[in-house]
Amino acid sequence: MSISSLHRGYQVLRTLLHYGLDELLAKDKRPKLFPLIRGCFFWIRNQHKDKSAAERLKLAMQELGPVYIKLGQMLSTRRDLLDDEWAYQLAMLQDRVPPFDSALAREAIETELNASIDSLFDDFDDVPLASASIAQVHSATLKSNGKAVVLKVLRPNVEALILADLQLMSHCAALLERILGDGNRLRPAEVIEDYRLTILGELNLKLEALNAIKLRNNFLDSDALYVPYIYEDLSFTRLIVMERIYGIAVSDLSALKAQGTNLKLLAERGVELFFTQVFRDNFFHADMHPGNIFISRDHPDNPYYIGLDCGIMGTLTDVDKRYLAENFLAFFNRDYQRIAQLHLESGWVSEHTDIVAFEQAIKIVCEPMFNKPLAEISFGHVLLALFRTARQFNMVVQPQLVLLQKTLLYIEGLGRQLYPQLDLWQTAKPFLEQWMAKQVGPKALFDKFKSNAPFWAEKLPELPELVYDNLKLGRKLLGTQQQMLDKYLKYQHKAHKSNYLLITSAVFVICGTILFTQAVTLWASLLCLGTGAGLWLLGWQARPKNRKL
Ligand SMILES: Nc1ncnc2c1ncn2[C@@H]1O[C@H](COP(=O)(O)OP(=O)(O)OP(=O)(O)O)[C@@H](O)[C@H]1O
Repeated sequence: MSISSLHRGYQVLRTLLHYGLDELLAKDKRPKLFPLIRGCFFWIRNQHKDKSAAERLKLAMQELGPVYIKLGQMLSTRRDLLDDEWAYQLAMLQDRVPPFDSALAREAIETELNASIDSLFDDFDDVPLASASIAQVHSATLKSNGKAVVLKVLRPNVEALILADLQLMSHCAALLERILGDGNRLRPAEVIEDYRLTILGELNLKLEALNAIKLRNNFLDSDALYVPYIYEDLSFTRLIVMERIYGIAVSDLSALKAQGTNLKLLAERGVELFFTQVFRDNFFHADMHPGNIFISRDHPDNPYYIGLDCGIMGTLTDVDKRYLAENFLAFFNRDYQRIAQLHLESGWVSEHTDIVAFEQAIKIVCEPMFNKPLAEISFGHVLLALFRTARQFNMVVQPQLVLLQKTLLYIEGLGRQLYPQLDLWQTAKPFLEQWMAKQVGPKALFDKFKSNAPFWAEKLPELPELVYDNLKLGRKLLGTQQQMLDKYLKYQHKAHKSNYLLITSAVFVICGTILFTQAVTLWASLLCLGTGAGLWLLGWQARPKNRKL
């Protein structure tokens, strides 16, 4: 561990003790060295006894800075791991970071562009539009076409800071995992690994640019989502240049109402958008926090979403998608046996799972959800309940499924906030049913054939040759088999001959011995014994030597 890691470790420990978070570790779980470590920090006392533990954790993370704030925000969405009070407190963490010096921003931008800002842009604003933990956003006008753009640039040295914090977090998580032992619900190592992948993805702005281009292309003709144009040749690992948008923040409900936005349509479009991204495109925006979603200002009667920050995108395998859709449909049909079977078939839970017990457990958590009207049942909560149950049956929930569940929960929450009467089931059901119909039945078969058509078209001219080659190969194989059979028969024949001679020799030897003991003529006895020995020698010589065919 480097000096800077040790120093950071000291800062983290001091902050945790200052907020009395050592009390969270149950007395019987504390490592042996704990009293010694605590004694070294005897002057640090819990100054926040009046606050709940969840609130103290939030304050500690806020104090520890951006990397911990982001971790807290991510944790707040893991309702499968945290109780409501903890999730609620962590969700309140604000990623408000003071901007960094614009001279540094200019320097970083020019290094990436390998050109001066003034040669490419007019009106570069030194006061950032926004400043977050990882990047800072400045506005400007592109000289070449006069269009308003924004430049998103990574904070200087942010990678090193994040890597150092991640290293420390991994050590702590491993230690905590050992202390808590098997069967703990928090799974610190898994959470940190999940976080590591997420945050490292956000550090590569080129990847974010490519994701944004793909999402934009998927929704080019859409009434529901707009993704700003990316200037790909001006985008690099530490810089993105993109079209500037002027939407209303989705959390600004009063501004949306003031312009007369059709909130019902907007809420429904949100749910539709999610299902389109997951099931049609298999590419969904998985970082849907309010700072990344804006609403159009023009045509408030026909509003659309504007999506920013495509750093974290999710994809699912075809199998996962299929089982997901079937799970939802089975849930709304209250077919818990089918849900259990689906988990087994998809390999989400082991084939050795006690299916009856699993079905019962699913029923216990799902059935109470039907106490409220169908319209109010949240798909995100259904998934959450299923994952929680499946975890008890050792299902390791794949990170992409957790991303999906989190996004779904967020989208539904947003929809409800915009339009509290939103009927989730009516909005999502037709979509799922249509998708399922496309997956099974004759049309699906035809579609599959159609999608494989280019492959067959390519292979068709080679078909006669392929058939000929296969027949030739078949004959060759048959020939080889015939040779093996011949060898086997020869071997059997030799083995029989040898056995026959050995048995006959034994008969002669036995007869010779009997004649000798019965005092019959010596010559007869010796003849018998001699013939037996001769036959035995012949049999021994004739035995097959090589047992391999
Ligand atoms: N194309 C744009 N047009 C106008 N404003 C933008 C644009 N892109 C980003 N912004 C502003 O900058 C803010 C931060 O952008 P973005 O979310 O991409 O940065 P970030 O560093 O990834 O932040 P976080 O990690 O907190 O999501 C947005 O909330 C928005 O206010």
